[in-house]
Amino acid sequence: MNDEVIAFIGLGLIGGSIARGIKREAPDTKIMAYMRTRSRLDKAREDGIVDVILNGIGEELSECDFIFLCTPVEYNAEYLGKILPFLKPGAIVTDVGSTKTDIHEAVIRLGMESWFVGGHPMAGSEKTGYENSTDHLLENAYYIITPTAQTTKEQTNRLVHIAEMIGSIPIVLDYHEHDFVTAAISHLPHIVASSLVNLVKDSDNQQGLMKRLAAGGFKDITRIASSSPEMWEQICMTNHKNLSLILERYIASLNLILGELNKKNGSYINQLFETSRDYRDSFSEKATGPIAPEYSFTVDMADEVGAISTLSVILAAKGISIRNIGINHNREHGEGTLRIAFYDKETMDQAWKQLERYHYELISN
Ligand SMILES: NC(=O)c1ccc[n+]([C@@H]2O[C@H](COP(=O)([O-])OP(=O)(O)OC[C@H]3O[C@@H](n4cnc5c(N)ncnc54)[C@H](O)[C@@H]3O)[C@@H](O)[C@H]2O)c1
Ligand SMILES: O=C(O)C(=O)C[C@]1(C(=O)O)C=C[C@@H](O)C=C1
Repeated sequence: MNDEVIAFIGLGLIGGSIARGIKREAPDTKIMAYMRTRSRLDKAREDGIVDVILNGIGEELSECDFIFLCTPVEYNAEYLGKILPFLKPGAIVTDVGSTKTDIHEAVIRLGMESWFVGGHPMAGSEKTGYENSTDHLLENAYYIITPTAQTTKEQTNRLVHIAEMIGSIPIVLDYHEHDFVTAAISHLPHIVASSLVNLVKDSDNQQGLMKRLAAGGFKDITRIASSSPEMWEQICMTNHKNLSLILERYIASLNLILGELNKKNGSYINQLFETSRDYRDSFSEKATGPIAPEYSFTVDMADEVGAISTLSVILAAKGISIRNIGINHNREHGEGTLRIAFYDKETMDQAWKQLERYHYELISN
């Protein structure tokens, strides 16, 4: 891996995080990158993540063993034809796009099935850009791999290897199935979050009372409404059939709830919450990123300046090293939560005892 050459077309949140993960594990990998914003590429080179800045699509790509397309999904599909003339024999073209059928169809149209292995890491954030990328964003998250009809086992394994190297959990899926599943668990939730935020915007009074009083419940369910409009327009447009189907089902379920609410059917509403609670509680938190949970716990703490550094100092004073620390955006347990991971159980137990002494509220994962 160390002597491989990898190019990134788009080096934002996801491309940047993959590049960082690769550099951490295989520092001698030569990384080339191209994207719209040149200043961020300069920063990535300063950080030692990018070795070669590309000014466009050209000859330099013929050195590459892997090309990662990491721009919004429609642009990724457009880049296929542009990079094709420069591919060296044996090179693999992959992408990280949130929809897969559209790019797979472009791959088929261009006769690129023997070059392409689709990819989609199931982690991310509402934040965009290289400046928000980290080497652990995709750790412990599923990395969906969608081979073409001509992808060889060896090609799939090469992408599996990279996914594992950056700490993700690879899973191979058919690309049609991928798009149906993600319509329900990712694309519809983004529509719901944004439409809910807009509903509040349009229903609020002149003083913005709703905006002012919105608390954990509203903020938890709408964090993703702050995501990139450009990216999400392209995701919705390239998965519109699945999304439309699942949105219709969702509207029907809302209409059913509305009907039962108007009938004052309390037991129906009770059942609604009971069913959802039981199902939601059964979800595994084991593969949600951003940090490995095996030896980790969550700390419920006030969202105050310096809170993380105080906690780090308390642990450092006992010689406890932290493997990883990440803000938990779900905020299910209060104002702000932190997930802290350790290298082994013993260190985790020590940290738990130490933080208990300082009266932190701790939640096991
Ligand atoms: N954000 C997430 O949560 C998430 C998670 C998994 C996969 N994805 C997928 O990853 C891809 C990138 O998303 P991101 O979150 O990293 O977005 P981002 O905005 O952080 O990064 C996009 C990058 O592409 C570059 N770019 C955009 N248009 C370009 C163009 N026409 N030519 C060259 N460069 C261009 C931007 O400069 C930036 O570097 C998308 O396809 C998205 O569907 C996103
Ligand atoms: O955590 C978030 O902000 C995300 O939206 C990440 C998320 C999702 O879970 O829907 C978004 C798009 C991706 O394709 C994969 C993951």
